[in-house]
Amino acid sequence: MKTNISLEEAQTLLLALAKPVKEGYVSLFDATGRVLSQDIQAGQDLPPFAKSPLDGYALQAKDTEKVAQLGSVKLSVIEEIRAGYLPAKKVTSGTASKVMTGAPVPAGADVIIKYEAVERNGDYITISDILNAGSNIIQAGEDIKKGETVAYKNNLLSPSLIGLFAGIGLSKVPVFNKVRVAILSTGDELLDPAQELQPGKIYNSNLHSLRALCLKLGTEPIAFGIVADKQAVTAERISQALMVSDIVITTGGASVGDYDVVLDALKQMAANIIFWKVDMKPGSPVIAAEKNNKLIIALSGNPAAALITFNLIVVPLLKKMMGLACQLPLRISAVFADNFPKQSPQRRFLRGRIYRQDEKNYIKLTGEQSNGILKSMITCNALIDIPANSGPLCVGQKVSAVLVGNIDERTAAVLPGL
Ligand SMILES: Nc1nc2c(c(=O)[nH]1)N[C@H]1C(S)=C(S)[C@@H](COP(=O)(O)OP(=O)(O)OC[C@H]3O[C@@H](n4cnc5c(N)ncnc54)[C@H](O)[C@@H]3O)O[C@H]1N2
Ligand code: MOO
Repeated sequence: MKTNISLEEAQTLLLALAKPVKEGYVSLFDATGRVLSQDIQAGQDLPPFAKSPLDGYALQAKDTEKVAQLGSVKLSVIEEIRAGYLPAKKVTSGTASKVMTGAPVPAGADVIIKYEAVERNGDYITISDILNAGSNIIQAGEDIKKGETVAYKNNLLSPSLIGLFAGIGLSKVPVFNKVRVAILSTGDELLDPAQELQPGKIYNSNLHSLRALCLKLGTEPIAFGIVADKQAVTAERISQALMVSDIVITTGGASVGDYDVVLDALKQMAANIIFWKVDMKPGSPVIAAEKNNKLIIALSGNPAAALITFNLIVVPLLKKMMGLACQLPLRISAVFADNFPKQSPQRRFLRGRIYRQDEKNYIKLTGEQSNGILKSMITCNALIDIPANSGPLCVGQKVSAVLVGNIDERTAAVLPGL
């Protein structure tokens, strides 16, 4: 078992072990946020036929050449074509068909002129412009050609991609299954928020914050309840969780205390312990283990430490299991717009908020930084990575941060205390 390894080594070790989950098909209605498990080729052109981009008249461009000598030409209107209906007649020299936006271009016509550019009198139109063949026609396959690869395995299904699939008539999409994440909270002190608070007890916040993160990521969290600080019971619950999930996450009991039983419970289960403790603060007591080709990650019970290590260690793993190609969080450099007076003998992640001002990235601390403080996670969108053996940080210093949320130009102005 490795111990006190760097965050990067922990990420690399686990990403090498994590495998994408099995594949299936979902309807477009359920595809948002899922990940493609195969490349997709278009089975048809988009649009499937040449169509009009305008409400106007379809005609032959060569008929308008006479405008040069005559000043205008007169054409007879032979039919009206609406979107969704086929033309009945062929456009020949001297004729035009009225077309609505989205209507198929009738055979024989090679140009469309908009209503506003013609004069209509009874069954005739008068045109005073010389038109070029091919203009104002949306050709079949202009957007997508039949056989073209429109999306690739490991692509996240975005709203626009889902719309495009609908456009080419794809109603079922090959995707990786949802990753089932069992979340187990260890600790004799824990109660569910629906229970009445008892002396010496606290509410289980980790289950709810981690479950919410799993949902946001597009995985399927399974709330596996609270387990007492007893080795045998913990081992049994983890084993049960493994049977119904793809990965098990526990919080609490991962450190060196007399009732921190998770490491021993994993040993009792004969799980292969990959590492214990990552060289960072907060969240150092992380245990990673493997059993039956499934990973078990035990995080610190401290609410902020659990969230930070979940973001830095578990989220990349889940992304790999979901089938996503990019797993590690984005790093960004910013100007520190705050003061942090403490020394950092150990590598430290500070909760901050990156914001944009005058086309530069700035970052401020989001509040109190101790490992149990959850409040400063609420507005945190980036974790400032302070190397080991750093001194105090002051305003204007350049820092590197790991993005865990979105950057907003207006954040500094709208968040109280920032
Ligand atoms: N002698 C030492 N003691 C501790 C060390 C150390 O190195 N030597 N490390 C400290 C650090 S750092 C951390 S972090 C904690 C981590 O301990 P555990 O992972 O065993 O977590 P617990 O002790 O079970 O819980 C820590 C803290 O968080 C509360 N908690 C636990 N679960 C939840 C939950 N689901 N929801 C809300 N809050 C929870 C728990 O009551 C404790 O207050 O160890 C230090 N000790
Ligand atoms: O691992 Mo603890 O949360 O570092 O402080």
